[in-house]
Amino acid sequence: MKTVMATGTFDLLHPGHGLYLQKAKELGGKDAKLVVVVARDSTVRRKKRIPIIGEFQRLEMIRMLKPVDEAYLGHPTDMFKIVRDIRPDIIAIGSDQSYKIEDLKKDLENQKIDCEVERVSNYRKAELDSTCKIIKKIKNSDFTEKSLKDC
Ligand SMILES: Cc1cc2nc3c(=O)[nH]c(=O)nc-3n(C[C@H](O)[C@H](O)[C@H](O)COP(=O)(O)O)c2cc1C
Ligand SMILES: Nc1ncnc2c1ncn2[C@@H]1O[C@H](COP(=O)(O)OP(=O)(O)OP(=O)(O)O)[C@@H](O)[C@H]1O
Repeated sequence: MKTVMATGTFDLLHPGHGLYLQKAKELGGKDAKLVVVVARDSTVRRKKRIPIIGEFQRLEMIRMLKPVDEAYLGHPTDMFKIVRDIRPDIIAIGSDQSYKIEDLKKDLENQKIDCEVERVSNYRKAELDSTCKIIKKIKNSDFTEKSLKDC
């Protein structure tokens, strides 16, 4: 049984996240185990923006998704600590994640971690296919008093 590790922020979940997790698990073949590493708030602040949903609620949601067998918060500073703990056979990089596969392989080699790195090629295109687009839509929406009444 192969263990596949998937990573990401997963702030404001959308079906693209589900597709990535589904396809990541498929990389491990039949009976694969999918372990997801959810980025820490501190990492997201450093790399992207202030997350809307905090790390514990993002983790809670990921644990509820069908393809996910296990999920953990990452380390605040050492991204290889969790890789050593999980000992995956494959790390699945999403189609729009900026990591360069060859660089990551070299880093893992330097850390003496024996593991494959593969990119998931599937991307779900839609009006709201990223967290960023959801945030922009809310920001630019002309909400009437009526639509906000119960919020
Ligand atoms: C192999 C690997 C290990 C990672 N480990 C951690 C970690 O321990 N802690 C963390 O906060 N982020 C970790 N990350 C980074 C985040 O999961 C995420 O990639 C980063 O915040 C950028 O967000 P995005 O990939 O969703 O665009 C890791 C990423 C990779 C590829
Ligand atoms: N539409 C999509 N189709 C397939 N995979 C996706 C899609 N959106 C995100 N992913 C993958 O899901 C994982 C987590 O992504 P992340 O949480 O950064 O989502 P995002 O919606 O792209 O966020 P942002 O808009 O802030 O970049 C990454 O591996 C990413 O490649």
